[in-house]
Amino acid sequence: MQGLFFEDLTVGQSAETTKIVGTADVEAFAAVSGDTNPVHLDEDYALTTPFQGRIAHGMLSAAYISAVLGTKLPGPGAIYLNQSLRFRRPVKIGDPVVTRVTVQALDERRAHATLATVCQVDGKTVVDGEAVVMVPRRPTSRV
Ligand SMILES: C/C=C/C(=O)SCCNC(=O)CCNC(=O)[C@H](O)C(C)(C)COP(=O)(O)OP(=O)(O)OC[C@H]1O[C@@H](n2cnc3c(N)ncnc32)[C@H](O)[C@@H]1OP(=O)(O)O
Repeated sequence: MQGLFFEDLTVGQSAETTKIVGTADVEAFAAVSGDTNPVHLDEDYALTTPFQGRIAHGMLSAAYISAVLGTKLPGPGAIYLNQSLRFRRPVKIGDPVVTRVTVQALDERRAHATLATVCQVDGKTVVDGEAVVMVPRRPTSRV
């Protein structure tokens, strides 16, 4: 269960996932986070907002970014250090969210990687930002 080592990373490498946001996902996220904002949970309330219906928690999309970093690129063993986020468009229940991370810079001294992080629905950016993660170095073999 080991992801890529720092030495395996190159600028431009990318990975992505697609997740369809279901009602149960939003309700589960509200339960585990404690964020019961009615704009996410109460359709009658949400209809009165500019979004005209329930929208997903912004941090649920952010969790999809974390999932790509932690399972694909760099993968298991990666440690979050920083994440910026801009919530550009709402994510509605039923939207297929494509989350892509792309290596932008590598700090050899610290074994840190900076990745562009983008979530899109139907080709339109809903969330963008940048992540910095600490990546395990490949163990050196001793003779
Ligand atoms: C407590 C937690 C709650 C939640 O989790 S809620 C769920 C997460 N949030 C969302 O889903 C919101 C998603 N974002 C949007 O839907 C839209 O975004 C807005 C409706 C809020 C605004 O859209 P529009 O009125 O069309 O604004 P514009 O014309 O695209 O931009 C106007 C100026 O505002 C800047 N801007 C817009 N969104 C962001 C952002 N998310 N972060 C930083 N800047 C933003 C632009 O660049 C631009 O600026 P310039 O006039 O200088 O060009």
